[in-house]
Amino acid sequence: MGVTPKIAPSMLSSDFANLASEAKRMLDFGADWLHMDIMRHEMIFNVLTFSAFWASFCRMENWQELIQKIKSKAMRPGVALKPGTPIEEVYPLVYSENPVEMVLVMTVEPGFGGQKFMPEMVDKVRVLRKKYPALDIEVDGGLGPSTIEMAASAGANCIVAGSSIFGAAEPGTVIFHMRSCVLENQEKC
Ligand SMILES: O=C(CO)[C@H](O)[C@H](O)COP(=O)(O)O
Repeated sequence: MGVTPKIAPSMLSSDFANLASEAKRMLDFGADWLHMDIMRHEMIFNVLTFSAFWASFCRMENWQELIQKIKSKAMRPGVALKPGTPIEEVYPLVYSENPVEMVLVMTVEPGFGGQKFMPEMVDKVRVLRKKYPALDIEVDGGLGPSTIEMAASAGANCIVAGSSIFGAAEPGTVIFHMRSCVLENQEKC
């Protein structure tokens, strides 16, 4: 039994003028979370509405204090790794007195949707899953029917996808396929 699959459509690919109805549409299609990026300079906040999950990455010395603050608001802290950031940098945040509860491995450079999935990033996912079997591990960028297998077989359980879901004729089918792929790969382990 693995960690629960969470499929999170990235609202970056939605119609911003109709955000509320787009969000409802995705939940009706079976989305577990809604993924929203707020990117600003050195700070990235991923706000996953309806799951009370707030993942944040912040280059600051007092990250333990930040984690504590997020938890005190009944939210779950996570950390996002840009492609150039070595995986080792996240260990102190996962293995600490006050750990983050999710690691997001960016599989594209943060910035915009529709980029090509970086297959070399799955090594980070594989290493993390081996080290932390119960950790929520998320991937974001270029995920769709042709790349989900690579991420899921490496151990990702939380999947952010924008263009492949919002651009699909049947978004519900894409969401269902992604969840099934995560579950099937967990059963193989
Ligand atoms: O974080 C992001 C960009 O910074 C997006 O969430 C991500 O790229 C998803 O879009 P797509 O599935 O189209 O690649």
